[in-house]
Parts: sequence; structure tokens; C-alpha cells
Amino acid sequence: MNQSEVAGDQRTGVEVTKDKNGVEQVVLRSPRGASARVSLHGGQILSWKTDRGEELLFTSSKAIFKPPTAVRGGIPICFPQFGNRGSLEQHGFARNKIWVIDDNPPPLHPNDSDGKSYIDLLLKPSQEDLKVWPHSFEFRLRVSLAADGHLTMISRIRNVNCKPFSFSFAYHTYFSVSDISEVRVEGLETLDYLDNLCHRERFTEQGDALTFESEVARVYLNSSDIVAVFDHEIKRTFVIRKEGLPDVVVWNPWDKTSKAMADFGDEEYRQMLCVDGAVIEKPISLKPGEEWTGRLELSVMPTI
Ligand SMILES: O=P(O)(O)OC[C@H]1O[C@@H](O)[C@H](O)[C@@H](O)[C@@H]1O
Repeated sequence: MNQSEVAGDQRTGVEVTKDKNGVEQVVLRSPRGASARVSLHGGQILSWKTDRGEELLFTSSKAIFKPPTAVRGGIPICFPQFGNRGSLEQHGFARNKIWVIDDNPPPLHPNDSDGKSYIDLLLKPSQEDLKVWPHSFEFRLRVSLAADGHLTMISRIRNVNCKPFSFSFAYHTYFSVSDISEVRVEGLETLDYLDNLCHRERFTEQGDALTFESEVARVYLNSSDIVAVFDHEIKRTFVIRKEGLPDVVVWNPWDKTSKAMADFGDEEYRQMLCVDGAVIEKPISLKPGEEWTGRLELSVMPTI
């Protein structure tokens, strides 16, 4: 099945396949050879590759791909809860659900489509979801890959209920890095953060860029809309541009916590760093009929 059959149009660079568990996956390809793979399990990006075929996202060698388990790696979507800040399962239920391809989404700006390979996914609550979170919503996710390999995710969450609700959200992005001790994050200096390792106590980051020598699980508050992850060893920089996502999660489990995770290799913490565009400290509230948009654009470039 190709995109023409899915959406009834002539878009190229979009292919729908099935994995060995029968879950549909959408492969996006740019004309220059970059690619991305999105699973309908969780609406999760599983892979993002450069035009030279280099994988830019980390996925654990022990990841479990069978729904409803969340996949350890890629970009899981945390919704309607981040972490355990609420009564729902960790990071909310969206990442464990099977999404559908949305053939007829409400239009986005032409810049979000022109010259890009893209797919629109949709999640609506099941009867089971409504029992644990009694709010009717429509969550539309556009994933697009530009000719230059930039990957963009646009989430639109609409309240289709007759009463307000609020939620938190994160694009839980597992970047692939050469060696965590060679990584530096810029754009979070001087910000306040909540430290998940200290009962969410509030601290202020000092002036320097972030480097890593132990476990980190922080939510930086009210960051600017650009954050950069420098990988010195291979001279590669990830640039994260975000809109509607004031907070930034930074997570690396380091050695001890890694050993406690069944779907994560003991030494794999060296090859990954999660840096998420998120809304956590001040959840989004939507009145009936209102919609929220959160946008994340990822690009990669050689470090100069
Ligand atoms: O193991 P999960 O549910 O995918 O979450 C991964 C991690 O996500 C981080 O953001 C949290 O701070 C950690 O506490 C958590 O372990």
C-alpha cells in the first residue's frame, strides 16, 4: 500500500509497511535520501536517518516492539501526562495506543506540506481510555521530512468534549550520541529546573552549558525556542526548534538506573541523551472546542 492508496493523492516519498507484529509503519523519504520511520504504535518516530544513512535517533537493542509496551527509543509521545505527575500510567497512554492514518486532516499552513514527505496520524480515546481519563479529544500528529532532512512534528490536540480538560505533553526524543561524556547541551543555561532525582525540587542552572557525568532527570522551565546538542567526538550538532513547548526535559539514566531497566542495555546510556520539547510545569487547559498546537523541528549539522 502506498500513500496514493492511503490518502487518494499523488504524494511521493511515503510508503506504508507492516512490522513483524503486524503494526503499520510509515516510511518517509526525502528526494535527497534522508528518511524517517513512524509507527502507528504510539504515533512514535522510530528512526530518522541522514541522506548518508546515519541513524540519528537511539533505540535500545533490548527495545520491545510489541504493543502495548512503549518502545525504548525513537520519539515516544507523552500525553496526557508526563512521568508520574498524575494518576495515569507513566507518561500517559498515547505512546501505547495504536493510532490511525488521518486521510483528511484539517489543513495546515502550505509551508508544512510543500516540498515535504509527510503523514498525518490521529488518536481518539477508546472506551477504555475514557474510563481512566474521561475527556474526549482528537490528537492529530503531522510528521514531515523536508528535502534537506529536517524532521518536523506538529501535534494538534482538540477538546471535543463539553467540559474543559488539561494535560501535559512531551516529545520524548532519544538522540543518538557517540559518547555521552563528549556531549554538551546549550540553550538551558541560567534556567530554573525541577530535578526528578530530588523530589522535583527547583534549582537554577549555573552559567555553563550542560555536560554529563552522572544520572540526569530534569525539567528545564521556560526555555528559549532553540536548544542545541553538540556531539564533540563526531562533530555533529542537533538543533531543536520548538513552538508551544516551554519546557525541556533532559534525561540520561547513567549506569545504575540503566541496569534496573529490562528494555535497556547496561552500557547503552553512553549512546543516548533524551532532550524533549515539552509542556509540564503549567499544563495546557482546553475549553470545549479549543485546540492546542505544539511543534518541534529537528535538524542536524556538522559542528563548526
Ligand atoms: O521508562 P519510561 O517510562 O519510558 O521513562 C523514561 C524516563 O523518562 C524521563 O523523562 C524520566 O525523568 C525518567 O524518570 C523516566 O525513567
